[in-house]
Amino acid sequence: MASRDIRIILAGPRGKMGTAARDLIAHTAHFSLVACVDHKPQTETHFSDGDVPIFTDADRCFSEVEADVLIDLTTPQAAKTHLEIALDHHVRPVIGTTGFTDEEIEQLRAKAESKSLGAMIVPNFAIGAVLMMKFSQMAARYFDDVEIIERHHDRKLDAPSGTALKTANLISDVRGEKKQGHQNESETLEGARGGQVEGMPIHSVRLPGLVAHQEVVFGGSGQTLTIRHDSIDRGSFMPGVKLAVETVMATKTLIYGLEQVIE
Ligand SMILES: NC(=O)C1=CN([C@@H]2O[C@H](COP(=O)(O)OP(=O)(O)OC[C@H]3O[C@@H](n4cnc5c(N)ncnc54)[C@H](OP(=O)(O)O)[C@@H]3O)[C@@H](O)[C@H]2O)C=CC1
Ligand SMILES: O=C(O)C1=N[C@H](C(=O)O)C[C@H](O)C1
Repeated sequence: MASRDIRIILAGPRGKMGTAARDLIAHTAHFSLVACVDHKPQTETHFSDGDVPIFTDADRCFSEVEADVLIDLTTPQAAKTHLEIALDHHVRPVIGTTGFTDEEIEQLRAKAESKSLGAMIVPNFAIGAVLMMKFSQMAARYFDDVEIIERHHDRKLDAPSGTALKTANLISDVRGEKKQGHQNESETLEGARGGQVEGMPIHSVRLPGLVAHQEVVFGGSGQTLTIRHDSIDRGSFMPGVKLAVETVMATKTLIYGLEQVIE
């Protein structure tokens, strides 16, 4: 291994994103996969990526293997554990797994900063999705009324998506809280108006056939504006994973979202 290589531990290597990330690492000259964390022991012989140890015990993995970066693409619960263990072992986490609360992100920021370690939580690695979020924040300066409709495959565990929450978060930074719709509106069917972030409804659709899609719909007097992004293939996320790994090596704080990095 050349000394310039970034040594990576990958958690969730068998998953849809984990499979694409293994391919990315294998095809990136300065990345080296040094170990995987997978909670299912019977999978240990499944990979053909070379001589990479696969650990079911994350603690043991980080104790035994020298690494620079953790890429986590698992489940919300597993990712929270892996992130803590990585920071304890001075390994910089790049977390693509979604399902973190704002409070959890702030706790992790404090922990990363106390160790002067870079960390990234990236709700969406697709550059187009990052632009969709940035454009939405820009549009929110001119339109107060907005609803977010996110659509994903039906294997997704968390709702709403991390992208929808991050989008709402970016919009509320410029818009503040606002109750939308009729002041006397009521739901005759619970959930019909979606979940609310600062008065902004988020609607989650789950269907087979979908990958990852989002529309941010703004309404104003006599007009609407729709900003839409579609990931139709998980390859869309990989340039952002690469950028996040490179970025986390050069920072000493937690960065939440690739929009902080892309100008
Ligand atoms: N930031 C971004 O741009 C993107 C983020 N995501 C997020 O990434 C995460 C993974 O998505 P996706 O690949 O579609 O999901 P998958 O279900 O395809 O993959 C998750 C993998 O993690 C494994 N896993 C579960 N628990 C553990 C554990 N404790 N340790 C190690 N591995 C574990 C699962 O194994 P098993 O199935 O056997 O339980 C599975 O192989 C989700 O949170 C999703 O929202 C997805 C796409 C883009
Ligand atoms: O689970 C997924 O597939 C995706 N999850 C992320 C999210 O929750 O926003 C990113 C992307 O939308 C795909």
